[in-house]
Amino acid sequence: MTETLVKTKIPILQFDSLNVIYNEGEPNQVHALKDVSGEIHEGEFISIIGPSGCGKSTMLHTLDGLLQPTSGTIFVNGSPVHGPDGDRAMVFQDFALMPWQTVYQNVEFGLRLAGKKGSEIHDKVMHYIKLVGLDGFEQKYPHQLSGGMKQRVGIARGFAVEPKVLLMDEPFSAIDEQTREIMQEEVLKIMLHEKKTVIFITHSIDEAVFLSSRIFLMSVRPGQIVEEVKIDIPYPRTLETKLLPEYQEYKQIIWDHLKGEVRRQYRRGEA
Ligand SMILES: Nc1ncnc2c1ncn2[C@@H]1O[C@H](COP(=O)(O)OP(=O)(O)OP(=O)(O)O)[C@@H](O)[C@H]1O
Repeated sequence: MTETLVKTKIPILQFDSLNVIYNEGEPNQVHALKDVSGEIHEGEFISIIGPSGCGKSTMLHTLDGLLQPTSGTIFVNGSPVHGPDGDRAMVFQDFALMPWQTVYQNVEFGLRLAGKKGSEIHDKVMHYIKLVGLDGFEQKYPHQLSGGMKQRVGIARGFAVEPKVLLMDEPFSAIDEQTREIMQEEVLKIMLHEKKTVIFITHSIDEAVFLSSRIFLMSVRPGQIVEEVKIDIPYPRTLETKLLPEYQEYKQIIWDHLKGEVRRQYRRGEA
């Protein structure tokens, strides 16, 4: 593990016995998260992997503060929090762009909210637009962009506010394979150089092993973290990392877990 991943004493994010029950007490009640606890330290890259519908997005939204848990507590730097703040920013699966605003305005939005002004805003907006390969598209509107480009705007917007913790819900799912690999490397670069902490949902085992310092494996619903797998491969990682025997072993561990959980889902008639 590199120096940036050396653990500090107080976790940047800690969550204790989180439960999320949708429509509690109603016939359509769904127990989405059950007694989920964990600690995330500065500089970690955490991926969450689990079968479809197990509560991954619910967990991310809860950790961001967008969703209030039915019970349990979230701590940022040791203090309990009860809603969103500037320390955590979310990159959504469905982009969540404002269609009436240009690429530039979408990326600048969070910075204005944070009270930033003038050239500081401009420099940051342009830096992150360039980083995701969208320079030249600043004045375009979302409807003029492909799905992959829209997703890159969403990623630039998340990065631009420079949060301590970036929460990403399948951020690369709409991006073509080539851009996806570039974005994976870019996210890792940012994480290592700027000591960012990332929590990341993906359905791709390969992506999770490539990016993560630790992977949370979730059970079928009600979602629980049933195992944490530390990926002990040093950063920076390159395409050659994928040729290491341990890389393949990690992939097999994750795959065996997922297969087991999906089988459980089938047996319960939910898949
Ligand atoms: N607002 C809501 N109201 C009621 N039920 C919900 C709500 N949001 C999610 N659910 C249910 O909670 C469970 C967990 O959903 P969630 O989206 O967190 O799972 P997920 O693991 O992210 O799914 P996927 O892998 O398909 O993206 C699912 O059964 C889902 O139908």
